[in-house]
Amino acid sequence: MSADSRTGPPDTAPRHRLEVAELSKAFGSTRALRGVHLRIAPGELHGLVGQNGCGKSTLVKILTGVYAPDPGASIAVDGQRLALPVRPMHQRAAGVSVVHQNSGLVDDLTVWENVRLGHYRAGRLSRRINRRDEQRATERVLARLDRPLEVGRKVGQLSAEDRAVVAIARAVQDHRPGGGLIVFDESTRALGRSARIRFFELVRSLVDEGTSVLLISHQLEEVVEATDRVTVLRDGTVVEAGLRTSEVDEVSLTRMMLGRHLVTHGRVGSQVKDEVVASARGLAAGPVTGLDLDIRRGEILGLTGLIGSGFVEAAEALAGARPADAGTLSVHGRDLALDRRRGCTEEFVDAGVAFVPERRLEAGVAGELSVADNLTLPRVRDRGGRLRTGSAWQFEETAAMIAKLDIRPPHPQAPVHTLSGGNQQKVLLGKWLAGTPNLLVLHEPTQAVDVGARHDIVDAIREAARDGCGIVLASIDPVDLAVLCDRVLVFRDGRVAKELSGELEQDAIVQAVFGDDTRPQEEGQND
Ligand SMILES: Nc1ncnc2c1ncn2[C@@H]1O[C@H](COP(=O)(O)OP(=O)(O)OP(=O)(O)O)[C@@H](O)[C@H]1O
Repeated sequence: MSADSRTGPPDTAPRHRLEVAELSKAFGSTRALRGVHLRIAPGELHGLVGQNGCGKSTLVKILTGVYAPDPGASIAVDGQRLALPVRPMHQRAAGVSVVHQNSGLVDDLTVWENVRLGHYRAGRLSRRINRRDEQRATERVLARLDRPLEVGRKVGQLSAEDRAVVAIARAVQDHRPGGGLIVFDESTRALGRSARIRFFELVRSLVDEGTSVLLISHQLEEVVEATDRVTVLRDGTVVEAGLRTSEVDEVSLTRMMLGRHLVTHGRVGSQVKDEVVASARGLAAGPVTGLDLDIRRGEILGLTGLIGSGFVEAAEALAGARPADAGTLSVHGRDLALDRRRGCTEEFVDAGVAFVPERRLEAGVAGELSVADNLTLPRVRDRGGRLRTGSAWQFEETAAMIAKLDIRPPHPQAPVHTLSGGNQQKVLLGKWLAGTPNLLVLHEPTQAVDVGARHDIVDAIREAARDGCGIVLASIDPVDLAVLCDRVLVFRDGRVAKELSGELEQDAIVQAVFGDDTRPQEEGQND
């Protein structure tokens, strides 16, 4: 590290890989962080948990120099203070790297291009990048991780697990073995069960060498299982610092995060009515062919399977979000074409079909618009005046949904892009729930939300079913499926391989997806 990247005298014997003190950050009247202290030892896997909007991503963005902290903060790595705001070159020199929520990879580039992006070494005379050298550098870092990959493959073709390996390779390439700190900011959320197990094996091997890891996650189970210590944030302040994880469990962590005890959800009695609200015939999309489905009013129908089995494609086609190859959908007596040539999104909206996608930022919310505009957008055409859209109904709907889903901060006029990831997810869900659609298709609705928000979302989905909505829930999360669904269809190779109904148990769902009667998982498959 260059001398100018540090200020103040170095400590004699640094005990902490990372030491953050008095870290505060305000955005206007929102105080995202208030006097935060965080200490991480060398070779420690440290968890950071807290409700949506409590300041976790803001802390990471200060570590990487995206935001300047308020005056008075200090950040030291291996006992050496970093000049603030952090400059990316100093962050890298100190061995701090971040794997973001979406892993920050470019699908159209190859493995080696993704790993080396921003690290290319140009020839001294020619100033050209030597492709072979860059590929070798990538192979070396993958070999260090003991995860050889074909470096010439496009990242968009890789499984979620292999993408995670590429993101980790990119993060650790500057670290000397055993040094540095990697921050994983909600990076495990798209990983299935076995990919997650292998991800943690890899992380543990890095930590055993001496590298430190900060794991930010809403999956309290993995935090309790994988980390050595955990720090809990609430409303921008540290409420518990560096607790030994062996001394906590999910229930106590939840209480620390929320400041209250959460009564866990059990199943509720079925609310399924006789009337079929939506029926699909001959649906073909991606690997799915010839799928027939009936969904009743009040029914919550789960679709699950390994990624690539077709359950995501089926859900997206049912919602009109993906043009199918063939098929029709009849919703509350209205016939819609699902295929590419004839389908039209407006017809789906008119028929009362709503979709909450997994990739909410790309496909779900309008970031520049306010919370109120986003929440009420689907109903503006019918309820808005000719010259004015804003009115009492918008105000009432927005206030009700902010309260129902505990959207934070509770400001109707805040642009949605200033909300934390989990709160954006709530806005997207609230936008469709407020209108009581005939058919509501949800893809991973509780992904990236905290344990309290998950509770609110489960309640809101049940309420929509009680109001007569037919719901399709596409998910790899056995907890959501077991708690919410009346029926679960398990997909394999584009077909429904199993139907589960009645008292649904998480283990039975996992077993049906991965179990003995499932063919062995193929190399590179994204589970
Ligand atoms: N650029 C910004 N402008 C205004 N407010 C912001 C901005 N970025 C974050 N905030 C606010 O700061 C607070 C902390 O947000 P942050 O994204 O750090 O939360 P988080 O703990 O990472 O949440 P999540 O778990 O949902 O990702 C929130 O109230 C958020 O609305």
